[in-house]
Amino acid sequence: MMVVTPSIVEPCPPPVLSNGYAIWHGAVPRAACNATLQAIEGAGAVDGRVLRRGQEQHDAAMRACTEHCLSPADAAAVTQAMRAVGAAALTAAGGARARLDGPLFCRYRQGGHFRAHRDRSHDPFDAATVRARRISLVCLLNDGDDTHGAPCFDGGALVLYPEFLPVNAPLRAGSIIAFSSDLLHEVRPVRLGTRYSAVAWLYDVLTREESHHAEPA
Ligand SMILES: O=C(O)CCC(=O)C(=O)O
Ligand SMILES: [Fe+2]
Repeated sequence: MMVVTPSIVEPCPPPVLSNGYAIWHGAVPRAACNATLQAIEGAGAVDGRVLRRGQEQHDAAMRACTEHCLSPADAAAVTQAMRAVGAAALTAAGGARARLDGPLFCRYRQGGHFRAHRDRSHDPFDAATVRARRISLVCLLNDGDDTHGAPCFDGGALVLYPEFLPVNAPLRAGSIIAFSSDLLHEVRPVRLGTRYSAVAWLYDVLTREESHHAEPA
């Protein structure tokens, strides 16, 4: 079995998720990004969905992209990098026990977007894992630069909305951003080309005692 060791170019994470987010550049090498987006192209696609009252729905006005299921081998490079970054982000955020949900691989073609939303749900109808999301992780797999042989795109910025000023996340191919799952964010429409990304979420795992106390009386 192929073992992929993620190279984290900035191994020392910021001590806190400043402004609610932190970015690790070069978390996935460009060659691995290219191989992953080729695997996305070769994998089956379903229209991106949004969760409403426990139901997954297709709503192209809200989210226009496709989701792709990769084999564990094809997903390995991104999965391992997300685990490593997720562990560092969790420590920085002061979290203790969490599990990783994902990654989910997404393709945004021209016009593709995901309107402003929060990844964590507070709706009791939604799955417990979505209500317990603590940290969102996004790995960008390509960018505006085609000199490395990858397809490039224009537009498609990931914009975060912390309390005051919106932030245009300065991501490059292979960057992983970690941010609070309660933070409002959006993917702006792709103007040209195709944007590839992977998303995953760290969700809180309650201890036996905590889940006992969380049970309704
Ligand atoms: O691809 C991205 O930059 C983020 C996508 C996103 O916000 C999501 O899938 O929840
Ligand atoms: Fe999101």
